[in-house]
Amino acid sequence: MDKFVIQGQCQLNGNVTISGAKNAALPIVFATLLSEKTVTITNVPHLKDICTSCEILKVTGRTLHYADNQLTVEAGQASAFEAPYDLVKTMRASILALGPLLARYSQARVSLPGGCAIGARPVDLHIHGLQQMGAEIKVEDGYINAHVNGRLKGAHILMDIVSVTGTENLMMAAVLAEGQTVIENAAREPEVVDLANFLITLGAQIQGVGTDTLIISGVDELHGGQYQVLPDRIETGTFLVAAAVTGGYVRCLGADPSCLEAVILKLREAGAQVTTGDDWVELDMRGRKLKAVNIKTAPHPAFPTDMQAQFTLLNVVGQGCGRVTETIFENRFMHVPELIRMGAEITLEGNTAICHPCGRLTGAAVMATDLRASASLVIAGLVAEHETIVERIYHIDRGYEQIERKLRALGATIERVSESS
Ligand SMILES: CC(=O)N[C@H]1[C@@H](OP(=O)(O)OP(=O)(O)OC[C@H]2O[C@@H](n3ccc(=O)[nH]c3=O)[C@H](O)[C@@H]2O)O[C@H](CO)[C@@H](O)[C@@H]1O
Ligand SMILES: C=C(OP(=O)(O)O)C(=O)O
Repeated sequence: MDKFVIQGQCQLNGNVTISGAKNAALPIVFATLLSEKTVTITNVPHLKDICTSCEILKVTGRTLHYADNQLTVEAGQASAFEAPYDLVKTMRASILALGPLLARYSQARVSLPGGCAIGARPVDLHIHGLQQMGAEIKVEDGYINAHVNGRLKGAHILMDIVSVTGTENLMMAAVLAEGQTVIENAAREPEVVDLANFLITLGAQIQGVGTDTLIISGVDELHGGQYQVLPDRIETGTFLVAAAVTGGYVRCLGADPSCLEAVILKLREAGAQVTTGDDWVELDMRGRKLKAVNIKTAPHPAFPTDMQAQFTLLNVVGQGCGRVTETIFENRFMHVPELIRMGAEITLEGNTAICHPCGRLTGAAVMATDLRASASLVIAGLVAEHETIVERIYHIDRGYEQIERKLRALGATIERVSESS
């Protein structure tokens, strides 16, 4: 298992190029199953989760070429309709194989994703929506076994909770269903919009993109095409926070600031100078005082839960007291005890972390527990006095492309150490 060794008290300065969004690329990769023609996707980040998705596509019989952030899925039929446990257990998003396989091949066998560090994360809304579209689904032996006679049928689906991958799964299924599907209370995250735009590029008929009501008219088949994945807003936000807490400056190139409104608003409230262009965003903290802010996570366009851990750290470093309320996942404060080990003063009250000013952080050996928690610990290591060792960084490799190379280019001293070395 690899770990990061980080020397603290650095100030980040410079430019960083933002990668394609993991959470957009994942559903898009699975959506290629809906087409039998060749599909090329560009700006695909080279991440563990993307490689796992490619493995799942290969299990179904597809041929893939993946190099230089470009993925080509060759024209052809799938020959197996399964996402096996060995692959699914490493990545919850493999549930996204369910909708496309069922819609295109009338059958699917997808291992149930397990719970994870941030919460139970059930998939009942995915299953219920597909049942409404005529699928027969049995959950047995840890697998979701689904089939439908002929095609799925359009349905009126009201989602109880706003679910990102739930909306994506049902939208993908509806694209090839017979008739019209309406998804109400749909997620409006930019990654859902990107998936919809990808499907439209291949000939899908989707109205209401970017709103909470999606109207999808099923088509007989999708054609091939080429599509570029949108920039990763969470990676962008993570680098902006890193510059803010180290009192530095960063310009994120190839970014999309229009997806980051809630985050940029909070960074400005925290005292940062943030400037944006069409495809870049920069943050300058030099000579400015960082202040703690109150945040509350909620579905887009509100503050994203995937930026919560990074802002918890910002509050620890900033002046004053900041309250961080997590409303999406029931167990997303695993970074808190680790930050406390580095000297942070945080009290947990239910789903709120109250961050008190701590004066200074000191380096320690800490454990990464999930993707964004890992990011907050790495940034904490950049700020803290002395050396920080972040263990179990396989979590961070799920979501940040070449993070240590990018941080080093901004002036950080960070080494990846393999257990064997
Ligand atoms: C691959 C991907 O895109 N991951 C993102 C996606 O995860 P994911 O799509 O898994 O998260 P959801 O939006 O589905 O989860 C929102 C809430 O709904 C609950 N829920 C969800 C589905 C369901 O069937 N039943 C149910 O109760 C979840 O437990 C959670 O409390 O959105 C999350 C919320 O923005 C982000 O943190 C993740 O980074
Ligand atoms: C929670 C996340 O991802 P996933 O849904 O893939 O676990 C994330 O990207 O922060």
